[in-house]
Amino acid sequence: MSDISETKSLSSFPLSHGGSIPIVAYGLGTANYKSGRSDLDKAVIADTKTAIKIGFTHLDGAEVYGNEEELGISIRESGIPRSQLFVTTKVHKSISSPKNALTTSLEKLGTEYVNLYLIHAPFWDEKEKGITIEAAWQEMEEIYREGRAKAIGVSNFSIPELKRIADVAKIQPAVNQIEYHPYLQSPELVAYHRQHGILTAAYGPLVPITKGAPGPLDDLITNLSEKYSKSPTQILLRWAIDMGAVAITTSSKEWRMKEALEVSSFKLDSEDVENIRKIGTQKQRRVFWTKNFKD
Ligand SMILES: NC(=O)c1ccc[n+]([C@@H]2O[C@H](COP(=O)([O-])OP(=O)(O)OC[C@H]3O[C@@H](n4cnc5c(N)ncnc54)[C@H](O)[C@@H]3O)[C@@H](O)[C@H]2O)c1
Ligand SMILES: OCCc1c[nH]c2ccccc12
Repeated sequence: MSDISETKSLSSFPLSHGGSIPIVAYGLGTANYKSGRSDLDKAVIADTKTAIKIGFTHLDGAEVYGNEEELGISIRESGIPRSQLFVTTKVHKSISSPKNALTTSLEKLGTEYVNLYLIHAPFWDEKEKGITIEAAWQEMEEIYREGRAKAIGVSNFSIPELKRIADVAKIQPAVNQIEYHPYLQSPELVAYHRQHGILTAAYGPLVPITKGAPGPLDDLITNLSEKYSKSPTQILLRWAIDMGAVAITTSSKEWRMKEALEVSSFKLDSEDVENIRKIGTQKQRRVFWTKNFKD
């Protein structure tokens, strides 16, 4: 993770594969995903265009969210040059061939490259899909060499799975996107990231005030909200960033999108970051992929 003292007023973190990644992302995966429909989802396009219009430059998509076409349309109709946006997508269903999967994703997105391509999760049957984690990573490296992804990484990987990649990799993952918030701090995994130059990207950063509420942090978050004149949402997004992680959030409401973007303009004092960390350890809550993780 990046040095906590360096995050003040930074709007992006450096990536080990070059370039940088904006510290707040708009996600197309929880509120926005499209299931079993072939027509375009106009609401997703409208929301994503709003997100880009008000200032989100980092867009977090995935093959399985079913809305890469909508994301592509939103980008083109936003009028913001592609070069000013940071677009992520992920492979999961089509893990048998990440290279073919990316070809399809790029067609849907209507773009020649993604800024970040991720293996969405390590949870697949290697016999059934005909590919191991090691072989999938070697294809990801080819994608990086081709320039079709400016950076490559993983999501939902634990240390043993990261080690399987490290054992064969010529290019180490730039990012591991994980559920990360005060009630799921995974300290050993995050320390491994730091040691190996892997940036943590945090999804579910608001769990302590959404599915994880009520909890031991409730009073502290209220107090800090008063101290900084910032909303509980902003305190939690900023905590993830001040711990050195990219915060991935979402909403269809414009005022919530603005609230999220405003976190670039303040920073928590280090003792408040530490207090949230310490009190957060009193509760453990995983919201996503609960059937797959063994903990
Ligand atoms: N890689 C993965 O496996 C994976 C898994 C989950 C999510 N993601 C990505 O992360 C993105 C964001 O995920 P998330 O939905 O968990 O993010 P999040 O934790 O930021 O939660 C967002 C939700 O919280 C609501 N919210 C905001 N402030 C609130 C408040 N004060 N009280 C109550 N509700 C409030 C928002 O309206 C929105 O519905 C997804 O869209 C997706 O792109 C990735
Ligand atoms: O990445 C968010 C979690 C997730 C995994 N697979 C999905 C399919 C649709 C919507 C969300 C998800």
